[in-house]
Amino acid sequence: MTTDTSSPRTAARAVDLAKIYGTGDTKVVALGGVTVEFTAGRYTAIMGPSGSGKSTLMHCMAALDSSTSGQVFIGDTELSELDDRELTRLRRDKIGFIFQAFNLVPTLTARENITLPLDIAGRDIDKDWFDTVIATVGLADRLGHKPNQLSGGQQQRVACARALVSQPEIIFADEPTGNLDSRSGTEVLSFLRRSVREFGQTIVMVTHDPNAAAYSDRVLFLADGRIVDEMTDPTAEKVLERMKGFDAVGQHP
Ligand SMILES: Nc1ncnc2c1ncn2[C@@H]1O[C@H](COP(=O)(O)OP(=O)(O)OP(=O)(O)O)[C@@H](O)[C@H]1O
Repeated sequence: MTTDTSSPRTAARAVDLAKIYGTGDTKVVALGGVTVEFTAGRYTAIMGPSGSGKSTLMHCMAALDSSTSGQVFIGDTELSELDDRELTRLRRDKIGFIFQAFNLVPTLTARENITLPLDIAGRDIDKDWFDTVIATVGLADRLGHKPNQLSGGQQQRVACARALVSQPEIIFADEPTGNLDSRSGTEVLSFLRRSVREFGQTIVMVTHDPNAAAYSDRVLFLADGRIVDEMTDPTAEKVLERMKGFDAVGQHP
């Protein structure tokens, strides 16, 4: 392995990002000025109590929702400088998504689901890379199956392969193991970890599960729309301890 002495690249970042819903009495500050960087080739987990702003942060970063103020950069591109057509292209070309509910197209086979983003973009499929991704997720003998012929874990592995096959700048995963049993969840998390380690993929994952967060390189803790803490090289035990702190605050304000 060669040693890269240059400073690590930033795959995505937010500067003083705010998102406010409603006005007056119904005003909710979902994000209260978040500044954060996601280093390329690293796996970041976002945790925090329900309502702390995790999904809002991810949706604003992934260009699925607009912010009230502040800036989001994917690579060197600032999202607010793009029009709708450019935003669609950025989401398609630079960002991979993995959702809790898999979000596969039911009428398409696993193979067709995986190549769909590339087909829509009119991009060629790199066959070696496709085969590598399929071998990594262990789907070689399931490529002709439709989603309803696959288990939940297999469907989520199809979604992972779909996110990875276009080699996006960054993958955003929103509770990717939330609908899976623990064995399937472990498979998916191991695969995401491998894609960071072996392929240098950048991943940002929202999760409630300390065991899932332990697969990441860094955990960001959100509370009340702000980043209040972070932890590198997390273990499930350390994350659980930190989360208990939030519960205690919630119970004894
Ligand atoms: N469309 C909306 N309109 C009004 N308020 C909203 C909307 N979406 C989110 N919120 C509020 O913004 C805050 C942050 O919500 P968000 O979904 O980002 O939290 P979360 O940490 O992802 O929660 P959970 O863990 O329960 O999914 C919450 O107070 C929520 O009620």
